[in-house]
Amino acid sequence: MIELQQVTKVFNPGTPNENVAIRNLSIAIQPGDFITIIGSNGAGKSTLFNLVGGTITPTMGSIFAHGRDVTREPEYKRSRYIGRIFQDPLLGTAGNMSLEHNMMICAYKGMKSLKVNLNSRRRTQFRDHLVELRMGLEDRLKDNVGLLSGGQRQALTLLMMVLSEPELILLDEHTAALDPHNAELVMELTTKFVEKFQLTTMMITHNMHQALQYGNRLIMMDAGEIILDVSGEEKRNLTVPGLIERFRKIRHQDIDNDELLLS
Ligand SMILES: Nc1ncnc2c1ncn2[C@@H]1O[C@H](COP(=O)(O)OP(=O)(O)OP(=O)(O)O)[C@@H](O)[C@H]1O
Repeated sequence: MIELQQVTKVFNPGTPNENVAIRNLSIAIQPGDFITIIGSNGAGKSTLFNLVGGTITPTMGSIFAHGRDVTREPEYKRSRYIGRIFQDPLLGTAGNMSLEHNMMICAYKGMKSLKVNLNSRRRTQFRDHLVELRMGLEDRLKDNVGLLSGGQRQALTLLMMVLSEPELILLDEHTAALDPHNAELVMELTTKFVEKFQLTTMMITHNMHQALQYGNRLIMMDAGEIILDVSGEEKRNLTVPGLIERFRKIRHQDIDNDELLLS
């Protein structure tokens, strides 16, 4: 379980550009949770991921992983148990390396050992895994990843992350840069892997329908705070107009974000 206790993040403290991006935020992420996260531009969603993933450290407050204080643990150590996918499909894989060499890197990570050889048994394993993507990539092991489409590349990133057996995956609008068809394919794969491997997941989206459709828990952020945290039955019964109304009641104002409202 990952837990944030009263975490605050202030950028440029003590300067005219001081910005409280996360404000006294507490959350316990339970094993098996699939949390969708929505909120207007600048609400603090990516900053929350940066704190959980160890990219930045809190100004105040603490972060725990299974009761261990990891507040100051650097990103490279946290990446052993936390996976992250970004909006940009180019970020998760090395474009100038072949599919099989990209997959070797994640094999090292998952096996936590340096004794991994690229032999025919391993190639067969890679092919078997790639078949699950249903994109024909199992026949392209020697192709450079830079030749793949954005959707294929994001699907490969997802597969590689899953194979490295993370305890928590952070999906930072990972379908937003794809065309609708590929976005749907990658979302299908995401839910398939989340269910198959019982992955604890946090997913940022600007699409309210997506936030309601997926996961067992929904968080709405605003001005660095979690203003709504619903799960189970309560989440299942929520609708987009219901979400907008909940925001209005909590903040006494309308949502001021076209992307959220039009999605
Ligand atoms: N490295 C940084 N230095 C200074 N300010 C930052 C930094 N990172 C984020 N911020 C500020 O923190 C606030 C929260 O930003 P964040 O990127 O977390 O929002 P977000 O909810 O992910 O927004 P979006 O939906 O637009 O991506 C914003 O005001 C942003 O300008």
